[in-house]
Amino acid sequence: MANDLPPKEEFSDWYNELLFQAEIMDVRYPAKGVYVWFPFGYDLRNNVYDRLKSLHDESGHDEVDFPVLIPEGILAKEGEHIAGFEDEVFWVTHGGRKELDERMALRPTSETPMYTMFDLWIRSHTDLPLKIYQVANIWRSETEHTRPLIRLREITGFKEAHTAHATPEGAEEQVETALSLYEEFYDFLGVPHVVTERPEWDKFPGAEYTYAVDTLMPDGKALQIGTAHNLGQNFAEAFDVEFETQDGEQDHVYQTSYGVSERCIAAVMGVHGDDNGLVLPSEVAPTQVAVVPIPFGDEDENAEIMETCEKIVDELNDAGIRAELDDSEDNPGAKYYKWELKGTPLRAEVGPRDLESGSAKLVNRLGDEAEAGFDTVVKDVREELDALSEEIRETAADDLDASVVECETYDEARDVVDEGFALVGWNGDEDAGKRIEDEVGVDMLGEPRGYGVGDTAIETCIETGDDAKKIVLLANTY
Ligand SMILES: Nc1ncnc2c1ncn2[C@@H]1O[C@H](COS(=O)(=O)NC(=O)[C@@H](N)CS)[C@@H](O)[C@H]1O
Ligand SMILES: [Mg+2]
Repeated sequence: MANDLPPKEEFSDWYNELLFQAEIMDVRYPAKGVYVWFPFGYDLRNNVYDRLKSLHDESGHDEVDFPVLIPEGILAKEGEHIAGFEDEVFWVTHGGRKELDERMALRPTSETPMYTMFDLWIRSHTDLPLKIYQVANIWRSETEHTRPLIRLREITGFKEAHTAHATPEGAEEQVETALSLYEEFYDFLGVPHVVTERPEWDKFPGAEYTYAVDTLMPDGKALQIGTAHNLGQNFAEAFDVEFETQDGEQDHVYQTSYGVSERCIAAVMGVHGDDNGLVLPSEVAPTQVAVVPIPFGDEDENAEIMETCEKIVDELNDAGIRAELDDSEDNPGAKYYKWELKGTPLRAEVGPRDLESGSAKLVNRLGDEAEAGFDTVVKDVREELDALSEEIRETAADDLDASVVECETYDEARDVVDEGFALVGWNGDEDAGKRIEDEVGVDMLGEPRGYGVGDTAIETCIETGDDAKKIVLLANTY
């Protein structure tokens, strides 16, 4: 049964069709940029977010839940912040028929409600460092083209972490911790990524500096899948968040915030998916093993086949592996298509020949075959599940590495950014930087962490011909 998904290279159609056919999100909700999770999609989302949350729990963050409604006076307290969000905020103006005397924003992010309370919570250096996070809905009336999971007006899985420290070094270290946490999270998802320092003109409103995590989607566009901001004392001064230092002085706290949204799910879909549908890292697949009986024997054999399949499912589930018996009436081919569409990492088939050989045939989502002895099925299946995750992680990493190309001329850069990331020299001057973006018609992601001028053959600024002070990545972006 040929699947009726468009080929992946028609990425936009493939992505939209897959969201619906694999039952990830239902885009038929009658509001722009607001979508509904299907149960399967929500199961996948929860497996992914369980990991994101446990990484925060394991690194000393406390989980909280702050109010959605932000009185206008609170939202407007930090100048750059309100300037950056005033075009994006949804307002609540009435309670019933009665107009509110102060309108309230639906939170676009939670710096302002949180730091209102930090002022009451933090008195002394002994209250620091304070590290909290929440996974909540936020709202941004994005004017650009909305896309499910990618550019939403209601973001349903906004993981935002906020920290306060007694010293600037504390905040700097926390940004590094945030980036390591994102590194670990995206390695877990097998999603390769680059980390860059966003240029001055593209920082988070109110931040001293912003680091971003970007991955490359199959249409050659970069998707920003996480950000970490050093907020310095900007918000602490606006919200009067002071503390008594060890030597009895008063000082304002040094803060960070860092966020991930359900774009992480879009990244897993886009990076790993193929023409047959989702390809999921085993660790997050809602069903990890589909056990499929092949009843091509006689009455007794078929009964034994079904019994064997049920036993395998029970053993796998008892071992914590999410296995499902597919005893539907569909023919095997239709079953395979359905499980492939949903990215199920492994299929275990049991037919008459397998009864004789005492082992089930394993076929992973990429089509590679293996055997699982009936009495070693848990071990064999676990090995195959891990092998699949490793294989898709490596394939994706190789693809991303190959997509970063050093460019000396604008023409080269224009070609490269159709598929990937152009690396160019820049003299660090803001006007020249903006001309580079205009000349290539893309965004400057910023300086990649881990390598700079001297690590590449690039010596001059692509715009001015001066010596390059920085090398920066350029890309088309969502
Ligand atoms: N409209 C949107 N739809 C989906 N994801 C989004 C949207 N806007 C931002 N994001 C994601 O949310 C992440 C964090 O958003 S942010 O604006 O960069 N940073 C903050 O809001 C800070 N308060 C840190 S939580 C971004 O890196 C991006 O991956
Ligand atoms: Mg105070």
